[in-house]
Order: sequence, then C-alpha cells, then structure tokens
Amino acid sequence: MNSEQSPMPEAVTTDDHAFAVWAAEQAGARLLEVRAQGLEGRALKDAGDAAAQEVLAALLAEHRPDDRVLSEEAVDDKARLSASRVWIIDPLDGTREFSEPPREDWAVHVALWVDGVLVAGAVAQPALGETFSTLNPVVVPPRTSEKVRIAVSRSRPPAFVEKLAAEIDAELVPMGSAGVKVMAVVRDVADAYVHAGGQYEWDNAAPVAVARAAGLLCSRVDGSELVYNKDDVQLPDLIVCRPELAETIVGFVRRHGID
Ligand SMILES: Nc1ncnc2c1ncn2[C@@H]1O[C@H](COP(=O)(O)O)[C@@H](OP(=O)(O)O)[C@H]1O
Ligand SMILES: [Mg+2]
Repeated sequence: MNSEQSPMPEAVTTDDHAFAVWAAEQAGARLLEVRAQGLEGRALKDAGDAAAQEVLAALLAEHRPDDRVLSEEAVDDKARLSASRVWIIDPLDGTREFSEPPREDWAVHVALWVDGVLVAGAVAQPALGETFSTLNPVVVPPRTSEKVRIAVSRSRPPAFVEKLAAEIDAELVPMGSAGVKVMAVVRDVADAYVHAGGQYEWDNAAPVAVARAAGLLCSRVDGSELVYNKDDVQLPDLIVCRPELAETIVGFVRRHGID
C-alpha cells in the first residue's frame, strides 16, 4: 500500500461510508500490484486473497479498533455474534477471475452491519477503476434493454435460472464475482442477478448494501429477508433486481422451486 499515492481522506476517521470506500480502494490498489507480479493460477489466487486481507485487516484494526470483523480470509471470531458493529468483508471476490488477467470481473467487498442492518458498503472493481458505495448512492439508469438480462455465475450457473430465463424470454449474462454481478444490475448491464446453490455472507453483504442504497430489491430467492451476522454464515441464494421484476422471479421460484 502506498499512502503517498492515496492520501487518507479526513472523513475516513468518522464516516463509515467513507471508510468502506477508502479501505476497499486501498485493498484494490494492492491487488493490482499483486496481479502485476507475474504469478499464475493458484499462486496468484493465494497471493491476492492474502494481500487484500492483510490491507483490510490492518486498516480496520487501525481505524475501527472496537468493531468486530467477519472475513472470508480470517478465522471466524464468534464475539461478533454479541457485537453491535460488525464489518463483513470479502477481500477478493471472484478470485478465479482475478487469476485470469486481463479479466475485470473481480471485486473487493467492505460492508458494515449495525444491530441487524447493513448500514454501509463499498464494492471496488479495481480493474475498472470504479467503486460503488453507499457514500454516493448510484442512481440506476433507465432500463436500456427490452429483453430481461439476468446475471449468473460464470462457473456455477444455477439450473433453475435457465428454466426461468426460458419462461420469461430472458437472456443470461454470465460473469464472475457476486459483487460484479450485483453492480451489473446497478449499472444497467443486467436487470437481475439470481443465484442459488451456495454463497456466504461476505459474498453479498457489501453488494446488497450498495444495491439497496440504489433502490434495487434484494432478497432470498423465495422473497424472504437476507439476514447477516448469523452463527452459520452460509447465505446460499439471493435475488438482486429492479423492483418491477421481483414478483416474476419470486413467483417462478414459489411455483417451481430451485432444483
Ligand atoms: N455454489 C457455491 N458454493 C459456495 N460459494 C459459491 C458458490 N457459488 C458462488 N460462490 C461464491 O460466490 C462468489 C461469486 O461466485 P461466482 O463468480 O461463481 O458467481 C465467489 O466468491 P470468492 O471468489 O470470494 O470465493 C464464490 O466462491
Ligand atoms: Mg466471495
């Protein structure tokens, strides 16, 4: 991390939205450096995961020492279960795509959960030089596609989403990283992101915070609430979509299930 290149904004000390953005961007800058080192495959994945975790852990320890942290890359400290403020972070989401330069579909996730609510979040897409956040909530552009576009996992697309797409004549848009797929809906690259079959709180906490601030609908695929900072951190399915599509998607799941 080069603090000269990226001086800390003053707001970072007092504003959780500003901290989330800055921390995600610092980890993103480190990830771009790691990606330039000439590593490949598993070595590049491991170096990326470790480097981004190191940056975020250090910044959280320095600037939010009283808060708890739930990270994909750290031992789960269950003290978070009785804490009021918990940062839910995924230092590198889309690790697979990170290890396949020049792919751009990988992200850094930083979210803050306070007493049951996701109150702040940032999703940095370092390869794009973009960070989406609750600091400056995005105004979702008007829909540019007549056909519904559903973002799905590039490597693990759920089978039921293909049936859903066939029923509503939608197009599937495969890409890596949960954060990137949620931001695709925020940016009008897709109209919905539908996932099932496995995921963890860190994969979607920050993306959901950002999407909600942008006015998008976020829920489990059966329409129930997404609940964070649980003992079991699996959160295997979700929908993020333009509000007008929610009933169609949830209705399909209620009629057909997700098998
Ligand atoms: N079936 C599954 N089980 C567990 N994790 C899954 C999963 N499908 C997706 N994920 C996780 O969700 C993130 C986005 O996946 P995808 O790109 O396939 O949509 C990835 O996070 P990480 O890259 O942080 O591991 C991936 O590990
Ligand atoms: Mg992840």
